[in-house]
Amino acid sequence: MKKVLTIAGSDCSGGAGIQADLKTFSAHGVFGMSVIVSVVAENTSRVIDIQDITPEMIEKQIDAVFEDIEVDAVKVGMLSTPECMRAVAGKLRQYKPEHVVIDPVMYAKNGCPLMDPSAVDALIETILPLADVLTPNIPEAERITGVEIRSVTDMEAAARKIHDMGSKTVVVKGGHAIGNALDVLFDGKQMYHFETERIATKNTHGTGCTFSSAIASQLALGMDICKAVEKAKVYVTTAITHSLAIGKGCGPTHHFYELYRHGLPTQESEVAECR
Ligand SMILES: Nc1ncnc2c1ncn2[C@@H]1O[C@H](COP(=O)(O)OP(=O)(O)OP(=O)(O)O)[C@@H](O)[C@H]1O
Ligand SMILES: Cc1ncc(COP(=O)(O)O)c(N)n1
Repeated sequence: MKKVLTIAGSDCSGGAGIQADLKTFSAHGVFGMSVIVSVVAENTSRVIDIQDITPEMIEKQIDAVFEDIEVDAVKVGMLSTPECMRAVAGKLRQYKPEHVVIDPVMYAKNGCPLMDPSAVDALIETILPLADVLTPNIPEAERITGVEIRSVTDMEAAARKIHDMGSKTVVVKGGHAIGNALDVLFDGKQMYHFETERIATKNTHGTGCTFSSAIASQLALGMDICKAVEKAKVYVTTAITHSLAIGKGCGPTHHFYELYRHGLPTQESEVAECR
């Protein structure tokens, strides 16, 4: 069985973070493991408080996994401070996992910050160059590049710029745009578009976590990056189509194993053909 590790924050309400990652791993039939970087007291409406785990404890968790188990892919999510980033980066450089997918989480869907704004420089210096796939949403891509994104051409320019900053492949996600849900992938050579109709729902808590974990799962299962992103896009679209009206705010995506297994996206995905 393929084994996939998430290094991220815990969302006690179950929709995002470690919890969404582990549900996504299970739906893909891979064995999920988790290193908790921050404990977040949050729900579908708000973030109440964040308690970071110490860098030493983050490192010990990563050691505990890697000294014992062969890891096929790693997904990195919320890293709230430069200290957390340096701890995770050091261990990724030490263990050199084959596939590293990084979701540079900065804010929750409800706008609450999950990363210290002063940590952007550390993110760029220590974390970005470790990504085989970096998956910023539009506001995150703007913060990383310092360039405003108003069009698909701007998304492509941001993807190129982030690639130049050291991430091997970049997917700028269009969940925050208007119109179709269009994601742009740049692998240093070619630009790909992955597009579906926008699903009219407010229940999109955890979409970014779901998407990046699905990419990591597909890489562990042997897909190349373009195919992994194509399949992850179908998975997240399905998970949003069947999202749940749980809680008072933005409800979570749904990870129903049978939906994935039998490939029942009710939305036809218009995903670009990969090589
Ligand atoms: N309403 C929607 N309909 C269809 N696809 C969507 C919708 N919202 C987001 N997506 C897709 O979900 C994936 C995640 O994108 P999004 O931009 O929402 O990530 P994110 O903002 O990082 O998520 P999170 O809020 O969990 O951090 C992308 O593939 C995006 O196109
Ligand atoms: C621990 C944690 N990690 C990531 C997110 C982002 O997901 P979303 O923006 O959908 O709330 C989150 N809310 N909580």
